[in-house]
Amino acid sequence: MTRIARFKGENLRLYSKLELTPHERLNLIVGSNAAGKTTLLEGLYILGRARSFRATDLGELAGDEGRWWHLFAELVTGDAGWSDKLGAGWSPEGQQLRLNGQRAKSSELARKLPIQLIDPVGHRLVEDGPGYRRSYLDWGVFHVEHHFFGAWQRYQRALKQRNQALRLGLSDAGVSAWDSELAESGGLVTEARKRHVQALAQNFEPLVEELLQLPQARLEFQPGWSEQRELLTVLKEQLLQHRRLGVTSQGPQRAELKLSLGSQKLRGRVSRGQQKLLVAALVLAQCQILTDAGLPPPVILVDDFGAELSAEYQSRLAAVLNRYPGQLFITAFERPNAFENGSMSMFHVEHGYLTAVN
Ligand SMILES: Nc1ncnc2c1ncn2[C@@H]1O[C@H](COP(=O)(O)OP(=O)(O)OP(=O)(O)O)[C@@H](O)[C@H]1O
Repeated sequence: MTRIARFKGENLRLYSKLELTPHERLNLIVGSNAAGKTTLLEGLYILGRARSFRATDLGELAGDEGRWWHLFAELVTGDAGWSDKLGAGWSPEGQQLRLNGQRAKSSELARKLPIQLIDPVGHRLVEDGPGYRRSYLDWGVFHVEHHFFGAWQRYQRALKQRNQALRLGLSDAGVSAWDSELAESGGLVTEARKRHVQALAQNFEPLVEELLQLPQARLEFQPGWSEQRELLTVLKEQLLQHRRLGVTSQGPQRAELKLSLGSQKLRGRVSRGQQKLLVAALVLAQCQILTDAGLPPPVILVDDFGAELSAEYQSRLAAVLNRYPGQLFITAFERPNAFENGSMSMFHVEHGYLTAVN
């Protein structure tokens, strides 16, 4: 298990200082509106994802003390208690990430701290365009399939070059020079995604049955081009169309993960509360894949636990979270009844001040 043993933040939005020694399993963070609950989760998330789940500009997180902020976490992994120190900071010069005192890339921090979020705006995963579902999917593939990241980077580089060649109106040979690299790296990306969706679908269906009491939840993967054809052939055949559009319009960058119930699409047919539970099912199904692959269970953040959920839905979600083997950080206005039992730590936050509640 990987757990956050210590967490600190400085000048993070409304917190001038934030210090937390979390429980290894369940952490409840309670407080009223605008107290700073989501900000705490945001800080934890940034350490594992190198981005915020609500701000596109990381400078927005700087508090009243100046145009900077810092985050630090100590992670403990496994029974032997291997420890890693993760740092993230922002100033107008840019973002800096650190791992055990050295400058680090976002992918290095991501490997150390797999972290997932269930939040009230998570419904985008169900309702919005394919981009959200692709990045959800790729987060899991990144953690489980170790060659995926390299293949995805190769694909992105070749795609950028091919698109530039299209925009510049280069000759057919100049554009097609990138096709075999795209087909090869795109093939690796797609095979890894397919394996992941197969495992996801198996975990997702029983979770939807338990959380929503709806049978036959399905996940279907579409690779981003007609499945019956080789990507290399499609690129050659569609060259004229790509020239017209000025962009490569087929390939893994257009992949889609379709959610359905039996033969019916989910989109537009489920309530907000159901959407939230579907997001929880997607997140938990994916975390289970990492655990089944022998990786530590990801840290799960749940923002505004009770939002959109009736008492019945809350107790179903709590039952699933209570048996989750990893560390949880859950925010709520008040301690949810569904978490009455078991060992946990509770923290109260008020206007950027955090205190442990005994
Ligand atoms: N850069 C910043 N500097 C100072 N304060 C900020 C900054 N960004 C946001 N805040 C303040 O932080 C508060 C919001 O904090 P946060 O979203 O963490 O609250 P919350 O407890 O999750 O609230 P809610 O339950 O209403 O969602 C607001 O009062 C906002 O004005």
